[in-house]
Amino acid sequence: MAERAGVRAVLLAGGEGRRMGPLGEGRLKPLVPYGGACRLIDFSLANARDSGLGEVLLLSQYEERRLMDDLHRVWNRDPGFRVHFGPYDDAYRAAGAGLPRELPARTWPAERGTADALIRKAGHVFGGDREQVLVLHADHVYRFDYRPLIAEHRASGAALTVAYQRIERRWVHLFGMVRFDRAGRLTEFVEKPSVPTSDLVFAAFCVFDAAVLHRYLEKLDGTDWQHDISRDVIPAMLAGGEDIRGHEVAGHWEDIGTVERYHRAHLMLAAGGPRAPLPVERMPRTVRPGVDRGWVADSPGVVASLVPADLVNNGRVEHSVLFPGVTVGAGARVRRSVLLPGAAVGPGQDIDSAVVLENGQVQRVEDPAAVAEGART
Ligand SMILES: Nc1ncnc2c1ncn2[C@@H]1O[C@H](COP(=O)(O)OP(=O)(O)O[C@H]2O[C@H](CO)[C@@H](O)[C@H](O)[C@H]2O)[C@@H](O)[C@H]1O
Repeated sequence: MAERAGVRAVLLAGGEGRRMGPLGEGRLKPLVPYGGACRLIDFSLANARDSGLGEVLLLSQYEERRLMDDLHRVWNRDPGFRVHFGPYDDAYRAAGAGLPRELPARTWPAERGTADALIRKAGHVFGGDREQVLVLHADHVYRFDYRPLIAEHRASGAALTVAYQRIERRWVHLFGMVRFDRAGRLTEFVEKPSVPTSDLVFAAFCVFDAAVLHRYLEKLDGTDWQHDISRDVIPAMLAGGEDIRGHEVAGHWEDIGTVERYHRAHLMLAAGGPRAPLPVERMPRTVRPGVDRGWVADSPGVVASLVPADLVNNGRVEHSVLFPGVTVGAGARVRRSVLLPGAAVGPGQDIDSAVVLENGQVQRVEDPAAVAEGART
């Protein structure tokens, strides 16, 4: 543990979920329920906790109060791990197990991007003489032990080590594209390239040498910049000749940016087997804790689906993921769909390729690739 005392883990959780349609409306993207068990933000938090990092600094500029109250209730009970709320942390500490009645007034300008969030809260990010800053995101589904990444970063002496993944070339334009030379040094970084020339993308989590990051942020702050780690900080470091290395993410890693990707990830989860290496069963149950879940492959009325133990099923469920508290009415049929906590499907209703929200609203998902994959199982 002592050897990792110098790492400040920072979680960027400013998401509004605008690209998720009704699924994102009125809800914070980091709190979107996932896999019948947890919320999107819980993956990075569970990874940090399980990597022995005792604390994660939360950076958020959107409905912070709601997010912090929720995370405090769920995550700050564990004595070995806590989410630090930056300028609001004292208020939460003073409230103990409860929630603070009032929070201190905001005294800093609104942050405009990932890099801006780091510099506006520099006191919290760089205070305490941290050697490294580990940057994490709140909308990525993956299980990952950060310890080998941090150890590799330290051993190489690099200024920055970026996690990357190999994906199909046709999707690279949605990400930050990376290229390395034979010695493993980053040679090119292009955010959302129009014509990708590599299959490798930045998985958005990375570990910086704290002093180098601070220096570049101070240099960029006040210039005509886009306030972004990928668009400004990494290119500036590359141009400045810094040693930047990569660490390949071997297991499943997914950016849940749109409802189509959300739906698709759930169909893979329902399919099980090697195509669904998403270990949600080891995730904390932060959605309706206390309700048992279970994989049900084939049972009366359920085919190849992840369904909760409290499911009331009077119809048929196929290739779907259902959260706790779901009711499926008599003669109803649910196929290739995700049903959020408490969703009710009426008698005789036919749901196909959709996300059904808590209030029963059906959001159809037009993603032929996902439908085809779901059908193959
Ligand atoms: N001020 C702030 N405070 C707290 N949180 C904030 C914030 N500003 C932004 N964030 C959060 O940081 C994340 C960054 O999202 P962006 O939409 O800027 O990048 P995108 O996900 O497209 O690409 C990024 O992620 C993909 C991988 O998914 C990379 O390949 C790519 O290079 C990278 O830019 C979002 O979750 C957002 O909510």
